[in-house]
Order: sequence, then C-alpha cells, then structure tokens
Amino acid sequence: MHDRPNEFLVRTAPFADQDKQAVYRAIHTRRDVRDQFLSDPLPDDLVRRLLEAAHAAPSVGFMQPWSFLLIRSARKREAIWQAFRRANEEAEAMFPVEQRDAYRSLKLEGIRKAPLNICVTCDPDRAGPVVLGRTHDPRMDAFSTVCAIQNLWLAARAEGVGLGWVSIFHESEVKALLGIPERIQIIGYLCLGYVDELYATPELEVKGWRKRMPLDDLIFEESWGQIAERPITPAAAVDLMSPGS
Ligand SMILES: Cc1cc2c(cc1C)N(C[C@H](O)[C@H](O)[C@H](O)COP(=O)(O)O)c1[nH]c(=O)[nH]c(=O)c1N2
Repeated sequence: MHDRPNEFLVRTAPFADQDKQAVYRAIHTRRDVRDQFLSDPLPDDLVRRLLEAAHAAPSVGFMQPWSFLLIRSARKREAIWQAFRRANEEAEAMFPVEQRDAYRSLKLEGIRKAPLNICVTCDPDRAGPVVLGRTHDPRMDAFSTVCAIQNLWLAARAEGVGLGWVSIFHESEVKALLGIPERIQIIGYLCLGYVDELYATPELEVKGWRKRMPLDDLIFEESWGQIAERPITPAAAVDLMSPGS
C-alpha cells in the first residue's frame, strides 16, 4: 500500500536561487505605506491576484474566516478618515507628554490618498461552533486572517503596489460605516495603491520612533527568556529627528 504513489502529492524541491531571492526580497523590502501612494487605480486583474494570494493563506481547521470588503469611493474613504482622525487625537493623548510632538508629526495612514481600501474581516462562525485547531484557543481565527493579510502584503510588494495597515479607529465606528454586523471582527483596514518609492527601512525607524531590535536578543533555547532592557526611543533616534544631524 505504501508503495503506491499518492496522486495528491507533487514532487518538491528547494526553489532555484533566483526564486529564493525573490521571496526574501519581497519579505525584506515590504514596507507599510502611508504617504507614497499614486492615484492611478489598480486594475481589477491585479486586485484579483492579490486577493487570491490572501485567500491561499493557512487557516485554522481550513476555516478561511476572512472576507474582503473593497472600498473605492472617495466619500466612504473620507468618512473612514474622519473616524481615524478622531481616534488619532485620542491616541496622541495616551502617550507620555514628551512623545506627543513626535507622535503628532507622524503620518499614520493613507486612507484618502490610496485609491483602494480593503477592510479584512473575520467571521468566527464561518465553520460552525467547533473548529479543528481552535478548540482550545478562540484567537486562532483572527490569527488566520492576519496570515491572509501578510500574504496580500507580500504579493502587493511583488506587484509594485504599496499597502498600509491602519488600526487607529474605534472598530464600532468603522463597522457602522461599512454595514459590518456586530459578530464580525475587523482584523485589518488596508490602504493600497501603486508606489514608485518605498522607505528602505521602516519609516518609524527613519523618523526616530523606534528601532528594529537585534534578532539575537529575541532567540532563546529550551525556555523563554527575558529580553535585554533597551530604551524604546533611542538617543540616536532623537539625533535623527533634529535638523543638521
Ligand atoms: C497589526 C498592525 C497594525 C498596524 C501596523 C502594522 C500591523 C502589523 N502598522 C504598520 C507598522 O507601523 C509597521 O509595520 C512597522 O512600523 C514596521 O514598518 P514596515 O512595515 O517594515 O514598513 C500601522 N502603521 C500606521 O502608520 N498606522 C497604523 O494604524 C498601523 N497599524
């Protein structure tokens, strides 16, 4: 019985070097885009490819809990932006006083500039009350939806499309604006559009908000460890923000 080839399996091998490089390039050069969007509309077939990439993501129990709500109208994007604006004012006040000027100076969305917004939702009831793999941790449906978003983000990078994730709003306000029922969760509100420039390193690092942590601080063997204490807003970052540095 074991000698019989399984007709559902395909032979596999590592990618050719060039293909490997392409995958890593997409991963390492993907950026969160806020201000670089061009106004040209994205063609339908391109949007379809991005959504196919998202829909190919892993999901708990093969639940596929996601839906993709496409928003193109300027009127709706303006209403969403107003929800962002209100929440962003609240957000600013949550930071320590000494960080507020820096926070205010950051651009944190491209809702009106990006020609396409996609609200990615998660339906916790998509596969019935008991879901394989989610039996002991209900968060797994949301995690699956995040996997779909990351696929979309990487595919977008490969297509020359920028994507920015916006999470500064009250979920209930955006649900009301988009007719999303109470029981459905918003996982990601995404802004998409062509870009011809991207930051080479994360914009929040360039603007001195926070640095990428050394990977070696985050790797442990056998049992969890406390990371080394490091300042959140490094002195080097303050230098970066001051003119002439
Ligand atoms: C769940 C989640 C939510 C948000 C984000 C990301 C993720 C994963 N990011 C983008 C985030 O700031 C960005 O990924 C990091 O700064 C790292 O930069 P790059 O993505 O490498 O460019 C983000 N950015 C922003 O300007 N406004 C936002 O509301 C959010 N929200």
